[in-house]
Amino acid sequence: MKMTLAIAFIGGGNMAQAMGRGIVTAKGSGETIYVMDRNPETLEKWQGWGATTGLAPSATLSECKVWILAVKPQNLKEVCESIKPYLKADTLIISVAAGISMASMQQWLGHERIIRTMPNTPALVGMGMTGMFASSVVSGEDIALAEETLSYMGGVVKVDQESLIDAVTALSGSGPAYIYLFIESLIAGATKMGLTEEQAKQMAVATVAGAAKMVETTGETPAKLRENVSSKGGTTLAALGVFYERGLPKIVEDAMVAAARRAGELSKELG
Ligand SMILES: NC(=O)C1=CN([C@@H]2O[C@H](COP(=O)(O)OP(=O)(O)OC[C@H]3O[C@@H](n4cnc5c(N)ncnc54)[C@H](O)[C@@H]3O)[C@@H](O)[C@H]2O)C=CC1
Ligand SMILES: O=C(O)[C@@H]1CCC=N1
Repeated sequence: MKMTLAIAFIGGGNMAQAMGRGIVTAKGSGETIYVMDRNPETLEKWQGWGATTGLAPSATLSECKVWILAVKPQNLKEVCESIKPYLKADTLIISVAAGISMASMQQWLGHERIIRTMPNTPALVGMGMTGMFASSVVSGEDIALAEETLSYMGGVVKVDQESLIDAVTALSGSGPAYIYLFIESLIAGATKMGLTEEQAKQMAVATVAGAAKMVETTGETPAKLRENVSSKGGTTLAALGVFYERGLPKIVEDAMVAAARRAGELSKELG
C-alpha cells in the first residue's frame, strides 16, 4: 500500500536530490516524498527512489504538510505564484533558496508559516549542515518538524536573525565547493610530484576527512592541531609559510564576504 505523502520538493534538482537522498536512506524509500519539477529527466531519479512526481503544480501538493522550495532563486517568485492555490493554512514551507528573504516569500505566497534554511550538498551522504531561521509566527511544533526533516540530511544549526543566513551561505552552503577546490589543488600538486591521480586522490581525501575528524573529536582548537603538525624547521612550516606569504586567511575571508554579498545582491534583485 502506498504510504501517505508527507514532504513535497518544489524543484527536484541538485540540492533537492541531496536532501531527498538523506530521507530515502533514513526511511528506506522515497514513498512519502512528492516532487514537482518541470524537467521530466530530473524526475526519473526520484521515481527510481519510489517518490511520486509531477511536472506542474497540482492538488497532490495539498496532501503534503511540508513543502521544500528548492528551485533557483531566479525562479522562486514564478514558482511561488504557481503553487499558491494548493497551500493549506497549516502547510509548513521550508525554503533552501539563497538570498530570498522571508518577507518576499510571505508576500508571494500569502502565507506566513515559513522557515528559511541554507543546507549543503553533503546531505547526499548524510553529512550535510543546515542553518535555519524561523519567522516569529512559526510554532514550536513546526520548528521541531522542520528540524526532524532536516536532521535526515545531517546537522542543523538554528540562527536567531535572518541576516545570518547569508553568513551560513558563505560558510557551509557554498563551503563544499571551497573544499573541492582545495582537494583539486592538492591532487594537482601531488601528480606534478609524481604520484598517480588515484594515489593523490586517496591521500587528499583522507587528509581532509582526517583533519576534519580531528577538529571534531579531539577538543583541540584547529590552531593547536596545526601547530602539532608543524615541526620547527620542518616541511609543514615551509608550506604554511607560502600560504601566509600569499595571504590565504585573507583570501578565504574575502571569498566568504563575496559569497555573502552575492546573497544580499540576489535579495535586492529578486526579492
Ligand atoms: N547546489 C547547492 O549546493 C545549494 C543550493 N541551494 C539552493 O537550492 C536551490 C536549488 O539549487 P540547485 O538544486 O543547485 O538547482 P538545480 O538547477 O539543480 O535545481 C532546480 C530545479 O528546479 C526546477 N525548476 C525550475 N523552475 C521550475 C518551475 N517553474 N517549476 C518546476 N520546477 C522548476 C528545475 O527543472 C531544476 O530541476 C537554489 O535556490 C539554491 O540557492 C542551497 C544550498 C546549497
Ligand atoms: O551557489 C549558490 O548560489 C548556491 C547557494 C549555496 C550553494 N549553492
